[in-house]
Amino acid sequence: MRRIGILTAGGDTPALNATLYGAVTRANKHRVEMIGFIKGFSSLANPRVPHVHLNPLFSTIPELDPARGGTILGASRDYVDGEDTEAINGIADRLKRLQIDGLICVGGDGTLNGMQALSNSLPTVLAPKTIDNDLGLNTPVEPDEWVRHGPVGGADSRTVPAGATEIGGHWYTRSPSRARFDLDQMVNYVTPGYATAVFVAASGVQRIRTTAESHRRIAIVECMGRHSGYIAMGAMYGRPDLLLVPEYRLDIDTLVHRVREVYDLQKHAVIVCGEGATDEHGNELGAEYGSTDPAGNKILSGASEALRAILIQRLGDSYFVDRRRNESARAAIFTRKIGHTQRGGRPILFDRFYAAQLGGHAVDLLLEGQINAVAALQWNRDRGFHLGQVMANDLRDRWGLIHARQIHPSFFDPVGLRPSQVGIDYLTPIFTNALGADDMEALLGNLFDPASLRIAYHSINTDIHKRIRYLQD
Ligand SMILES: Nc1ncnc2c1ncn2[C@@H]1O[C@H](COP(=O)(O)OP(=O)(O)O)[C@@H](O)[C@H]1O
Ligand SMILES: O=P(O)(O)OC[C@H]1O[C@](O)(COP(=O)(O)O)[C@@H](O)[C@@H]1O
Repeated sequence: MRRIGILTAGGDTPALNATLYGAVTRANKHRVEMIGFIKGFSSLANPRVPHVHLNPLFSTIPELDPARGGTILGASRDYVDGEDTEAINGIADRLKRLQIDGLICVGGDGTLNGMQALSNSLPTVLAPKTIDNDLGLNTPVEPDEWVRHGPVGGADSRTVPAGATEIGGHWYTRSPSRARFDLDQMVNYVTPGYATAVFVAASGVQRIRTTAESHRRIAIVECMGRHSGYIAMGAMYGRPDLLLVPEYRLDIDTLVHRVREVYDLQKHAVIVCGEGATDEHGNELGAEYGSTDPAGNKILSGASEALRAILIQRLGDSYFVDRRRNESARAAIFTRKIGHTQRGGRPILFDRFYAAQLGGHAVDLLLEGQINAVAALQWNRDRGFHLGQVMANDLRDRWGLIHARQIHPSFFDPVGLRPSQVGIDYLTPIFTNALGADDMEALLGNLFDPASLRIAYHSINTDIHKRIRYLQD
């Protein structure tokens, strides 16, 4: 291979530039050209294919800094329909004219679905990214456990179990797993982007605690993650009192009971919830405001406001008045979303290091002749973290779909509303040395630099724009 293309798709994460950097560094070593496509799949769908040569003369362009958050290539959720043969043929033709011998897509489960359509036209490899940590498998046989019902609106719609996921016009549910769960067997143990998101979420929880504690309030802090509770679970490092994850339906009585216990003891409480948390029937608490994005992902309005309404109603003003709080339930219970700060800024050491490794590994897989593979970050008790690979098909169910990974049931204690010991065992290897001394030094050196007050922000987009080239007609 002499020329490889690379793109970043889906939501941005802090570790994307590190992945690009790892890929380009490895390509330099093998004297392979790297072409970066602008804004994910949208570049390929564009007849002019805006792109950037990332390693002229096999040296990495200086704009590509592995410690810079986001992606210098830009990202998007633009959809390329795999069933649209004309569109796919058009992309294949353009890639051929650009002499692209292989394509690396940096992305999550959606990107892998998008990549599938192109994998018949040229060799493709996915380098994983996502803050949600939902790309992977709890057990290697998990894809076989999916059951398809439907179609949506069809005759058997009424018998579809609550909590079923709708994808591409069908309902899907998972049958109870018969596989023995073992952390060593997880496929793609963790994905770059997750550790930094948890760092931000846990820090946010710590800071919100102060207000709840001082003002005797109940704080509900909402983390991203769609239908996966990984970020919320990681936010337990910020030591909230209670955790609600989308994987477990809300048991209102247990929640109210635990909130009362905590509040009565310490005069305040901090609850962390994943944005996709569900009610007792398995319906998303925030779903009534939901709509869809081009890839079919639900945009979740979030669970925290719904939880607040439930607690206001169940505790009532009298609960706070009786405890001489001088505040109504409405004033005493507040919500905060960690929001996009989870996705932004400088990646912490764990993400930088492994993102770069996975980017390099993706290049190696293409050069080895893999044609539809996923570079994976594996972990086991003997070796710790190490690089691996899976075939894209290993992640697909029998209908060809990739489903977002959710936290394994054994990770959560639904009575204590906190991670179980297995959940703690899962998190520990990721986070024990996840922060580097240089992360702290970067903060010390940069944040209060007086120059920041004098000099306007200079966007990397301005520099990259000067490097963008187009496919000539
Ligand atoms: N089934 C699909 N077919 C084709 N493209 C898809 C499909 N699902 C997602 N995509 C595309 O993949 C990209 C990334 O998907 P998205 O779900 O936004 O993020 P992620 O890869 O992080 O899950 C988007 O450009 C989206 O349009
Ligand atoms: O940035 P947007 O488009 O508002 O999307 C928000 C969603 O993107 C995420 O941050 C990341 O999702 P992806 O990994 O699928 O891109 C989710 O946690 C969140 O629900």
